[in-house]
Amino acid sequence: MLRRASSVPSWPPPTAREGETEEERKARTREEAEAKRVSDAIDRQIETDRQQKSKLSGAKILLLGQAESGKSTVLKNFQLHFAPKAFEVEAEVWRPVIHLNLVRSVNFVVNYISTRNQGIRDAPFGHERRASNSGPLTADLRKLCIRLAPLRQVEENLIKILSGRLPPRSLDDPIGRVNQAYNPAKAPEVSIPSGSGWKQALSLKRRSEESQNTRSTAERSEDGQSRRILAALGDDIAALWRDPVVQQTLKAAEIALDEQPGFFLDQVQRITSEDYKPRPEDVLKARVTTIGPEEHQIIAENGPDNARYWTIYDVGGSKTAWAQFFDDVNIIIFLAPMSGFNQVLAEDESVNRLTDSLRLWQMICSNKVLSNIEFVLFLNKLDILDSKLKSGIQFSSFVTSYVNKPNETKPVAKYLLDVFVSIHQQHSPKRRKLHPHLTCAVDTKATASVIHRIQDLILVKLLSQTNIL
Ligand SMILES: Nc1nc2c(ncn2[C@@H]2O[C@H](COP(=O)(O)OP(=O)(O)OP(=O)(O)O)[C@@H](O)[C@H]2O)c(=O)[nH]1
Ligand SMILES: [Mg+2]
Repeated sequence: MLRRASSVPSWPPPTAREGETEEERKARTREEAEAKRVSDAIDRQIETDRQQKSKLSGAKILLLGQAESGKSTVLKNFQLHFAPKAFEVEAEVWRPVIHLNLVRSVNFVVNYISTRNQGIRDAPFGHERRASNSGPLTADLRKLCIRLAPLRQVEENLIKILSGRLPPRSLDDPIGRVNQAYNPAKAPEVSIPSGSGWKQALSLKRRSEESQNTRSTAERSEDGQSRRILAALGDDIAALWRDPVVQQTLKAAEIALDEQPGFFLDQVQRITSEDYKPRPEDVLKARVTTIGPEEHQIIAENGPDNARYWTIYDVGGSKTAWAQFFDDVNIIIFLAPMSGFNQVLAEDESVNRLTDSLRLWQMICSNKVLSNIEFVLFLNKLDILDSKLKSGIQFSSFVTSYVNKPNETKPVAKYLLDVFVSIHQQHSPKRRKLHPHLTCAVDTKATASVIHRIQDLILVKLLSQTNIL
């Protein structure tokens, strides 16, 4: 949405000035004509935006759920489902994020194994974990770590490309979080303000650079240099990840990087190749924290006219910004990651993630303003729940009410479903339908069939709202 910038010259322009020379008058006239041209262009754009917005009054969906529950991933699924061509075009914009996710993982591992003899903080549920006593690094591993050192600079370059500036040193700044000391038991997180802001900025910049060929040599060389370094270090990164000492050290410390957001270490060769083009599944897995509410509009490339316009609000994990969207949506999709049963919140380590999800769910269900809105519940991260249970983690150790039942995915998921459904029944101000799904949001195929059902549901709602049904 375009807004008038304060730097745009005012219109109408001031009247003729006394004592003005002919030269000055001509220059002023030229400036005034330019000011009018800019002003008219802005007016036209504002009007186009307004018309576009009023056209986009189709389906409105609000995505809710705790941080890292998968809201933005579901949004990407909607974009891929309804506008696959636009999604493919935009995929390139995700490349630096995917590279940053990868590089952060590598730097995390290098840092961790280099300092692994220190005690580890951040142990969940009060158990202090210790690094393994697998002895000093082997000579090969030490050499590998030295060769991978340039990735520190690559990390900084990528952050600079994504944020348009160097990573700040302040921890209060959202970007600053990427610069914090590595937390030895936590995911290497990428945090760049405003999920759509950076994307728009980057794709607009790319488009204007393509049309005007104005990209600065410094930036081009920074981007090219990062890609070259990554391509040159692809084998070393793969070797680091394969190294038995690395695997053993992480396992002993119960750090499962492959279950954490933005994990790409299993795809190193493809992702580090110089001509790498992100696939849809890479984009789905790419992790950027959403900061603040975002409004995304999707125009379906195919399908019926009455289901062309979709507005999706992705609010980020911060609960304070949610209420402003409550009275303006057709449906709420609430996401609860089932894999959170043995995790704690990043912002408060005394709170279990599943407990937090249940609390949020109860809060949303009991909200009177939402009493006429139907909910779609995504019990998400089914795949991670499955791999955790298969690795031997006992669900009943964390959820003590789960007694005498098998430690298997199906019964555990069913148990969680029952708990969420019963909270909905007990706390809704009046009876309403709930549409629950067990989901894996990074599985585009499975999610597409869920989106189909949501589409049907919303169509019925929209038609009934316009009294056609
Ligand atoms: N394996 C797996 N990963 C998932 C699933 N859903 C989401 N993810 C990943 O989990 C991470 C977090 O997902 P996001 O969609 O960014 O979470 P969010 O709710 O938008 O988080 P905030 O923006 O911080 O509120 C991303 O790296 C996703 O790729 C899932 O079902 N399975
Ligand atoms: Mg998000």
